[in-house]
Amino acid sequence: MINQVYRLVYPGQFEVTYKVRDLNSGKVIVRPKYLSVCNADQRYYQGKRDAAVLEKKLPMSLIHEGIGEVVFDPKGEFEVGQAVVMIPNLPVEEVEHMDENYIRSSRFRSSGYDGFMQDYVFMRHDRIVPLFDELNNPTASILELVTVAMHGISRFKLKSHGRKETIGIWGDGNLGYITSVLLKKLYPKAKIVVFGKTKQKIDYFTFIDEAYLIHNIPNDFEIDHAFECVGGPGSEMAIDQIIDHVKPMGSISLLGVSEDPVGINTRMVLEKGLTLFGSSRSGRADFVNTVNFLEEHKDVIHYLEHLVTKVVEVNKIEDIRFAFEEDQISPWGKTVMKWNI
Ligand SMILES: NC(=O)C1=CN([C@@H]2O[C@H](COP(=O)(O)OP(=O)(O)OC[C@H]3O[C@@H](n4cnc5c(N)ncnc54)[C@H](OP(=O)(O)O)[C@@H]3O)[C@@H](O)[C@H]2O)C=CC1
Ligand SMILES: O=C(CO)[C@H](O)[C@H](O)COP(=O)(O)O
Ligand SMILES: [Zn+2]
Repeated sequence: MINQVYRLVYPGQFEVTYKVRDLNSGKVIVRPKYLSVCNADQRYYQGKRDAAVLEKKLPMSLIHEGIGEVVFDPKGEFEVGQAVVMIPNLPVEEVEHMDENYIRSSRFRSSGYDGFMQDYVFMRHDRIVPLFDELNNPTASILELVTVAMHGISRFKLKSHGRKETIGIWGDGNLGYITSVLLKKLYPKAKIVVFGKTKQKIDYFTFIDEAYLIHNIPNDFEIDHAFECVGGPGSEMAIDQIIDHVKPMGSISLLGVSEDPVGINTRMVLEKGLTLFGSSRSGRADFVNTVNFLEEHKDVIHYLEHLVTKVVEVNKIEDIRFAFEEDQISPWGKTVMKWNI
């Protein structure tokens, strides 16, 4: 069959390309239904990556957050019409003591390997996870970002000490919101405190215990552990503040992506005996955990719904561009494409 793949050829410009695919490839064929725009996709679309990176990775189909419907499974493991979430990480080997998303040989869709903006996506059987009814909707398309937060929290469990009375989250955007929702549910006794730049954004965090604007944090305010969900140029200031406010022996979970190296006050990291660790992307185990977790805690889905602020119908290639532009001017939340093309 001929599959249409919608690729970013250079910043701001999408084009359709035609790829011959073998129906007998052994892969499950998934028709994308709802696709959500990530900051990483915006960095390619806006040309915010280094010229050398753009030259190496483009043309490439964007989007690594999405759900779809099974249209063909050569093994018959999935029913036709089954709603699934697609896993963008694609490991090609197993390495002891390494999660699949940290293996250097793993591929990642929409980062050097075609993403989900295609008529049909050919997926390995272990790269899709079935969804339950309540999750078969636009909100489900942001699941990948939820799995990133879940993955970060599972590493936090392993790397942080046992006193978890106060947990601080820096970043009043999507990832900060999701991380705070999950932490509140997983650590109901902990005080969840959000640190952000904009009061109107923090107001969406209705479930947290406390919040501060970053220019207004009391000097003596202390937290046991922190999550950095800022990224970009703001992450340096955020990490600096975290180091100031975290108690000795605390942990700092770094999740924000920055294009440029970030200066860190290592003297205070040493003096306080802090544990800094990074988390990136997620793997199959995180997707399975997250779907199970949401099935068990359906009220969390309701909080995630508040994050989907724009759903753009995509019927033609120009609509993709429209969705990316709309996403940029959106003051809050995620932009989802209803994939009709
Ligand atoms: N580790 C991983 O695998 C993943 C990482 N990410 C990365 O996480 C980061 C956040 O993503 P996302 O939440 O979608 O982005 P958002 O832009 O929605 O959120 C970032 C928020 O942080 C705010 N901010 C800026 N500076 C500070 C500061 N010093 N202290 C506190 N808050 C601050 C921003 O405000 P304002 O906009 O006003 O500047 C914004 O509201 C990005 O770098 C993204 O690429 C995303 C997905 C996966
Ligand atoms: O969004 C992400 C995962 O959900 C990561 O930020 C993304 O994988 C980083 O990729 P790139 O190196 O292409 O910016
Ligand atoms: Zn992403």
